[in-house]
Amino acid sequence: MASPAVSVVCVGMAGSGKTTFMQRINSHLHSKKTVPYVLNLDPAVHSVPFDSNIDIRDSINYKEVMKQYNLGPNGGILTSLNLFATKVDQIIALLEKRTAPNPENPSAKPIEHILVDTPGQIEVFVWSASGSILLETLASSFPTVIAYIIDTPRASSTSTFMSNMLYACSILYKTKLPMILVFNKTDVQDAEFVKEWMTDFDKFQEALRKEEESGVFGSEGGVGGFGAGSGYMGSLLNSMSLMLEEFYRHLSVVGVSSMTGDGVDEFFEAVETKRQEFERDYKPELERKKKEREETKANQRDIELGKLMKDMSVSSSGRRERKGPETGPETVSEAEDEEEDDIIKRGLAYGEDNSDLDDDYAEAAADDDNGLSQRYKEALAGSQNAPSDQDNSFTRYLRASGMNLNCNSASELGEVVFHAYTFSTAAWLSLQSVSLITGPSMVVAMLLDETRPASSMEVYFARCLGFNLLTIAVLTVMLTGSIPLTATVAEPVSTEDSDPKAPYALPTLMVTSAFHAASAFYAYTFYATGGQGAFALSVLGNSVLAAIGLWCVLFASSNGKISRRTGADKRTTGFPFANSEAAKKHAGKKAF
Ligand SMILES: Nc1nc2c(ncn2[C@@H]2O[C@H](COP(=O)(O)OP(=O)(O)OP(=O)(O)O)[C@@H](O)[C@H]2O)c(=O)[nH]1
Repeated sequence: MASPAVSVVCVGMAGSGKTTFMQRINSHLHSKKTVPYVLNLDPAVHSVPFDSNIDIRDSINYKEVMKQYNLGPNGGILTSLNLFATKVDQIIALLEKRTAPNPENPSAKPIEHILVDTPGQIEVFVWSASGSILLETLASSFPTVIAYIIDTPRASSTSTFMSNMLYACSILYKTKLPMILVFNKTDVQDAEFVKEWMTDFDKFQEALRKEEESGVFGSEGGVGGFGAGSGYMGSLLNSMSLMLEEFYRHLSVVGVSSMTGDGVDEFFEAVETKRQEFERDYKPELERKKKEREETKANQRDIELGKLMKDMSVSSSGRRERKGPETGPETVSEAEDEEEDDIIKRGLAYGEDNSDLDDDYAEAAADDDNGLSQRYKEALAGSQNAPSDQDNSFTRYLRASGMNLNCNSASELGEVVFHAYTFSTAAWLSLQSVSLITGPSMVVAMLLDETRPASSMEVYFARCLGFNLLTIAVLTVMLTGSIPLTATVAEPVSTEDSDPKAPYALPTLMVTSAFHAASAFYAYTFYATGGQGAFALSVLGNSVLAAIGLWCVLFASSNGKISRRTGADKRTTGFPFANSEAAKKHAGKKAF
């Protein structure tokens, strides 16, 4: 069987040359006809000089993340990585598919290398939860090697070299993955000196001494910074180099020039060595840890299940003693206990396999009293009749229970008022329209200040208005579904937005209510100035209808203010004066 692809994760400080190095090894592999699979995990990079198969930028817009979450550059990268980490399973599945031999084309060379470029902000990747998730998941599927890229010219002094080594050390212990130190930019400065420093302590001592003598660490009170010239820096570097000797032994060191391609072959040799090391040392350790985690999880599950079963048997036997089978719950807590039992039983019936229960608990489950199962069955039967979440609107609930002839009187009232309102609106408008259509001259004469016959234009407009009002009356009953539009609709409609039978019921209700309110106000202004009785009649009719309409919008629609689930009065959190504290509480409960 072909060995699985090795993934090479490039990390390094900003500007160390990760991207250029990625480009170099990518083109090197292409030239060897072993095409790699490339992942770019740097959401902030403007453009990458290589084609990546998976690019974080394809799914996450870093700038948008910064804007939406009000974050700075590092927070933006971190959040983008977090968002990307939620897709890790899909990414691994894709990688596994791509790196597996193609059964349709067995001669095709499977992918041998997965190259991963990471954000320049090294700590954001290495020390973040999402970075760990990505690395751990990758390592659980593929041999994974960390390539730590170091800018060689910038590591040429003993202090910057040591800083880099300490950073590499922290990454090694954080990721617990095999690591290759890639000393990049060897075209500018050869990396032989670092190899010497890492293998020969005396050479490092010598370099340190030279730097001290040449005043690199500054003179006392001079520019060298804290501890400069006091010998503190020298002795610190000295002891650290001694301490890190053990750490150096775990590393492969290569000098590379991403510009010229020098040392790339050596790098891939190191990758192969580290791959073998991963298989030999890291994989068994990873698997041991995985097994340990699974065992802990299984134990924890058994303990929790045990507790659950114990609670169940205790509570059911306790209740048997407390009350007879016929008696219902007497207190709220008793009712809650009963409900809990139902839930537990339901969970066992549908979700849990009893095979791995402790003997005691399995016995308890088998011995479970008939009363409980009876209640469970009853609860189930009840729940089948009860309206589902989807049907949980005021009017639907009303209808559902109405069909069982157990109509809730308050709900019934809502529906009755709703239909009464729509028909009254239609009747009120029709009444006005009939007088306008049949006796336009009379209506016009009634409204004129002077005594003269109505002009033909006035008659025409009065009749038109009559026809318009008649049209609105017909539309009102049709759009609210008070008269079914097709013979196939057997069920009455509700005022619910989602009710497909009358999607315009609620808007119609609102528009006509507003119309009545406006008409009432307008008629009132005329009545107040002219004192004509016809306007008083209009004020009365329109106000009554507007009030009923508003009542229907508030209490008889799916947006009704009485919570159907909790029975709580939502008027305290809604129209007209929102109670923000109650709303917050409500939202908080939802979040949990
Ligand atoms: N002379 C020389 N310059 C290099 C080499 N590798 C990279 N550079 C230069 O170093 C600079 C930074 O290189 P990048 O590849 O962008 O570095 P990076 O680590 O990806 O940078 P960030 O993504 O910002 O973290 C660029 O100007 C490169 O041209 C090299 O081997 N030799």
